[in-house]
Amino acid sequence: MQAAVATARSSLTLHRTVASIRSMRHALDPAVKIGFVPTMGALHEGHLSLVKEARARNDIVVASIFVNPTQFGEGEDFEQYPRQLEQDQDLLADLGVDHLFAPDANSMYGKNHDSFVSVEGFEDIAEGKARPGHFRGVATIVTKLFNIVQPSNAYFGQKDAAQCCLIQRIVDDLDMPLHVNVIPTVREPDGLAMSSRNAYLTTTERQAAPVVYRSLCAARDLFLGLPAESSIPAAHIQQVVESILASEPLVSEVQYVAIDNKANMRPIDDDVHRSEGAIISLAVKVGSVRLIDNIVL
Ligand SMILES: Nc1ncnc2c1ncn2[C@@H]1O[C@H](COP(=O)(O)OP(=O)(O)OP(=O)(O)O)[C@@H](O)[C@H]1O
Ligand SMILES: CC(C)(CO)[C@@H](O)C(=O)[O-]
Ligand code: BAL
Repeated sequence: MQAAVATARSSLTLHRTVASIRSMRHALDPAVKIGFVPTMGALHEGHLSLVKEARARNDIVVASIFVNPTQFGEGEDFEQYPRQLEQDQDLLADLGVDHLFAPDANSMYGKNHDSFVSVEGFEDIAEGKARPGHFRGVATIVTKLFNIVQPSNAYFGQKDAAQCCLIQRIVDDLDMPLHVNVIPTVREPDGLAMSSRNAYLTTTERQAAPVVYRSLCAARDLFLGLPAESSIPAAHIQQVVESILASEPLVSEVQYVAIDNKANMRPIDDDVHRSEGAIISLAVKVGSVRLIDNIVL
């Protein structure tokens, strides 16, 4: 058992510095297709579904693990965020990942780091307002990672819907030569979206947490039951979600329930047309744990 783990891990090369991953990258033939999966580690089946997709469609797979300080706000969980590099390395090696880039904060943000990437409008959408500065941090680190790894394909989870939209904008606006692939959200059997932060939930909070997805499914079912040419006020959809969340006493805060345009995550203020659809996204606290999720209508 031990030997098998060691053998599997030995096929994965760990890079701790930008120089190291760069020299690997530069030694490759330009025709080699590189699939890249950026993460913050504490890997679960959600992350692994991105890795499997990357493995199936590319010659070389690179994953990164970096808990990026610039995307965490004051009072958020940067210090607490789970870190388990050895265990993550084994999981990635078992799936045939070739290279893991796991730099420390110093390698990514030296003393004189003054350049940041900011995408207009993203501070005004629901997740941007709830986490001021978050998308600037994500845009900056993802741009840096793309510049370092220079992938052909990058893989992100639909669970972070606004993040996917942000990254597609950067790639389009800044003419980056890569394809962004969005992979469906992987859920626990009771519907809870997998997240590294689920580990913070107590047993009773974990039992209550599926209410998040249940509330989204109820709104989706209502929407799908409408006649084909009809529409429904966005506020009505919002109320359905909020009333189900309110029925669970362990939901301590609803930060937002947003009904947005699927293509650009801008709010739909009036009616949602059955033929056009929308995306419902939310952020709630179950106890003190912040969870996000979304569903596409
Ligand atoms: N349940 C999931 N299904 C599919 N992809 C996921 C899932 N959870 C996370 N991802 C994707 O994995 C990548 C890395 O995410 P990240 O490391 O932030 O994990 P996480 O579990 O979402 O953590 P957290 O929600 O606590 O920030 C992102 O592209 C994210 O969208
Ligand atoms: C894309 C990402 C790895 C950037 O730090 C992070 O936001 C995440 O894990 O979703
Ligand atoms: N998956 C988004 C990373 C974060 O919560 O900061």
